[in-house]
Amino acid sequence: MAQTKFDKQVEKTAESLVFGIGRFLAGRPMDGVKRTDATFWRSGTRVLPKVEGRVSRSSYRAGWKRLTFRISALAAASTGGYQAGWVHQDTATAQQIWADPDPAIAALEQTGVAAASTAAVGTAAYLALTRKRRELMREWVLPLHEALALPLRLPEQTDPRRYLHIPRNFSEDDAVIRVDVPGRLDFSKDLVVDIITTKLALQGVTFSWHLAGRETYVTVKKTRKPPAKAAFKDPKVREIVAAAKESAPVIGIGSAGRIVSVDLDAESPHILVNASTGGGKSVTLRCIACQMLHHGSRVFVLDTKRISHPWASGLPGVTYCRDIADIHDQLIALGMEGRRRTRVADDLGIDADPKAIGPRILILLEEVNATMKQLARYWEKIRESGDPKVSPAIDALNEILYMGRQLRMHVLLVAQSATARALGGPEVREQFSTRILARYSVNAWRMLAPEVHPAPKSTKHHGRAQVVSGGSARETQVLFFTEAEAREWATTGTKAAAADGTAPVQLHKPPADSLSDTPPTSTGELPPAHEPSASRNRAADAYNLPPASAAAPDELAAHATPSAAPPAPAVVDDDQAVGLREAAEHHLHGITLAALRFARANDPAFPGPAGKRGAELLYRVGDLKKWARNRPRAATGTTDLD
Ligand SMILES: Nc1ncnc2c1ncn2[C@@H]1O[C@H](COP(=O)(O)OP(=O)(O)OP(=O)(O)O)[C@@H](O)[C@H]1O
Repeated sequence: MAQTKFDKQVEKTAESLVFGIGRFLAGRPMDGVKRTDATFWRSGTRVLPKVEGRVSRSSYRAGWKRLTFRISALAAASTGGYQAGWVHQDTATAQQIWADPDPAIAALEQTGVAAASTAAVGTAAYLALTRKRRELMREWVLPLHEALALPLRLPEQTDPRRYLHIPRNFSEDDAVIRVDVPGRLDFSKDLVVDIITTKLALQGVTFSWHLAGRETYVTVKKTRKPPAKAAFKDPKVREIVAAAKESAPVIGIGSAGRIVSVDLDAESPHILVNASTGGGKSVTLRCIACQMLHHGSRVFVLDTKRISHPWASGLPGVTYCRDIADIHDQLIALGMEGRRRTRVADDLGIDADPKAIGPRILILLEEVNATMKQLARYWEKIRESGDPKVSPAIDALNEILYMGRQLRMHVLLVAQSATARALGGPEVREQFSTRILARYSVNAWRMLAPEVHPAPKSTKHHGRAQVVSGGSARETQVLFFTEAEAREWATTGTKAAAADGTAPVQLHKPPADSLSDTPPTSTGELPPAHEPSASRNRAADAYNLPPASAAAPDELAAHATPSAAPPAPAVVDDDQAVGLREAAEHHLHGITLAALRFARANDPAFPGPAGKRGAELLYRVGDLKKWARNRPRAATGTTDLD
């Protein structure tokens, strides 16, 4: 008997239903079109030939994964339905719902709100958890795919994740990258190597090709990597440091054991260190500063964080300023020293011995973003009408940055994020031809080393940094000095021992015209010390006398020129010499006599005595106040900006 049209329709529907259930349970695409080589147990790796249009990610999924997803979705939908209908079944016959829909609507609302909240929380968690992976896709995987698709002749719809197996930490030393390549092998291996190295900004890697059999791929591993650690206590590292040129402190060890250093005379007078917290900024600074001290440099640590470099506190040749007023004064004094050196260099002429200009000076400026803000606020607070708007300390710093390398003044600047604004403009950033970057973001790299593109991926390896100079980046394991080793190295250099005695160097801040009249010293010594805060008592300070303890006699002689200044108006309070008891009772509120005695015995930065009254040692009030302001811990007399 012939089938009616209706029978045919029923048969067709039943057939579709059976196929649909079959595909559902087999985890196959519901439209029945196979687009990738995925099977029930194995995920797909490539698009099948002649497939057109977009291939969704689910097409690559193994059948069992698809089945699991479908069953979970079905279960979730049933739970909602159960909540809405079954729980309220006592009132939920169709007739009753029609007559009184409110309970059902309320149930649906509850379920809907719960589902929406779950979805929102789930989405937020998903976005947070996958942020790094999405960044990896956007910054690395997709650009590499775009470059490789043509040379490998991949179908347009290929999903990059299926053949580019790039771990999130692919820049770490032990990471392995794997790229599946078509088995036809009709591509140039050299070109593929080039593209992978360039697009992933890899250094020191080796490629291993696996082209036999069904699975064809290439693996990439780092083989020429810097050492995992470069500790100063290692005799080989110590030897390298000992052999380094005075003008070129060693920063670390690069790939294949290459020494990475920066020549302050030939390459880059100033260095910028940029790293997020815990990225090794203090260790890097310690490494450079202690080597320079070893060779007799003077180091000025300007540290608003107060406790960044305890190892340097009280060392000969180190001036440690923690208080913003002292940092302000110190920068101004250094600016003047720069100008003095310029004059000396002019007078000495082109063939002069650079050492005649004076000892090398290293200015170590901690946390530039915070320090610049504090300097600006401090100037805002003390500025008088007629004074320039911009902080003279910031001006002085900029001036030093623009001075030539022959003046032997170097700035080592530290930032968590060295934005152009923090430094006072993009052109200031340009003065740092050597930049050390560690634990950086893609944005930080683009800002600080745009000439090296693409940015090598940052690593979390302790002490691993990129040293950028001369248009290229060198991956480097920064030398690690413990605090004790840094102190030991800083104080055992022959020149450091020969350099001026025990007291930290302090700069004198004479008025600009007297400064310009100061003749160059034959020894190249720095001008002698200043004491009270210039900005708070500028008229007095401009001519003040050096404290007896702080300057070597030859320095004083060299600078006590008759033309230097009119007679100094006495700064009575700060220049008087007092015993510790009197200081505690009348001048240093909040510091007990016992604390002062303890500091005198234990703190190398405690000022030297200015005289004696009987058996009692006397100290300049100004020296004691300055010491108190710059103590590592909460300091009495700290310049309060609020
Ligand atoms: N070159 C290195 N070799 C070995 N370990 C290092 C190195 N540099 C840093 N580290 C490790 O990383 C830790 C953090 O380093 P460091 O204190 O220098 O970071 P930081 O950037 O100054 O941190 P913060 O911003 O919090 O002051 C150190 O205690 C040390 O254990």
